[in-house]
Amino acid sequence: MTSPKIEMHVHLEGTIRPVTLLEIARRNGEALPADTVDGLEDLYRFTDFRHFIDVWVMTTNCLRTADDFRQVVVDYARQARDHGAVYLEAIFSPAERVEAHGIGWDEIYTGYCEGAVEAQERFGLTVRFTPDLYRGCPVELAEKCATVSVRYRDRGVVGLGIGGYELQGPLEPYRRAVRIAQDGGLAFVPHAGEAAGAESIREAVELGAVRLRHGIRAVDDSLLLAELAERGVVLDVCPTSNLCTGVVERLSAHPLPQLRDAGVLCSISTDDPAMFGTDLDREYELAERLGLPAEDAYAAGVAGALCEEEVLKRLLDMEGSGG
Ligand SMILES: O=c1[nH]cnc2c1ncn2[C@@H]1O[C@H](CO)[C@@H](O)[C@H]1O
Repeated sequence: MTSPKIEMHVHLEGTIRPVTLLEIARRNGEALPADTVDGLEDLYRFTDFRHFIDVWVMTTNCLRTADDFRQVVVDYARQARDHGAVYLEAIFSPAERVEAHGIGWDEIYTGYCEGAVEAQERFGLTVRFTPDLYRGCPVELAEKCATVSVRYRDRGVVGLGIGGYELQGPLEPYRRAVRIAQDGGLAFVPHAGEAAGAESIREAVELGAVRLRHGIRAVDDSLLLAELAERGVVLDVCPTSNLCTGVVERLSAHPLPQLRDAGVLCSISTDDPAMFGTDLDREYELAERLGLPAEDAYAAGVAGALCEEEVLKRLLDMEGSGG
């Protein structure tokens, strides 16, 4: 039995195994840059962060129907459950789908939300969502995305994030979108401090980020590090992802030990497990090697989770029983 785990940072589009992605692409008449499993796996050998984002957008554009989105949640929930997951806060990126293919917002949100209901019924795994905007996203599209996300609050959407190529530009243009989400009861959970440094993290915190996706570059600034620790801002750390996108050179250079020593709470996740060839057990294992025990990763998950009280209470009870 693997220990209970919480995963806070997983892009659902990045959980689709090559064989399933090919099947979905065929079903939807979409062309992929490779049409074999080996070909896709070659494509997943990323040269750097920019290359990773380009491939990510290209491949995930094959998703089209509510049933595709539902299937993606259910497939991953099954895998995550097998690795001990008891709670997932999953990311999906609706704006790219709407922009590239004119797919309806409700098609996307309904599909994902139905997947969460099915995951709960079939696997007893609770899934909540934090949709992502992307840096460079047209401002109006971002604001629309925030508005739709708020509408799905009672169906499992708990936050709004932003991802993409971090060096592309600041978060400032999205201030209003973030405000719409916050006013509607959603938390702001952006990517920051992954490919860019401490300034990017400061900007995110100033906009009200309650948790950070990655955030590892906080180690470059000791004042910021102390502030994150004091405010209890949880970082969702993904060791293999950082190596695959080249933002950390090798495991022994990973900043996790410094973050932990500074008292910053770190949860552990896979990010895009199919693209990075990893799973939740493996990430928890790497974290242990870097000096972060599974119990601490779980506790950081509980501290940062955005779900309702009732679910949180269940997660806390499991912590007491060895989580
Ligand atoms: O590790 C990651 N960092 C940043 N963005 C990511 C990552 N994984 C997936 N995305 C997704 O890539 C899209 C690019 O426009 C964004 O929607 C973001 O959510």
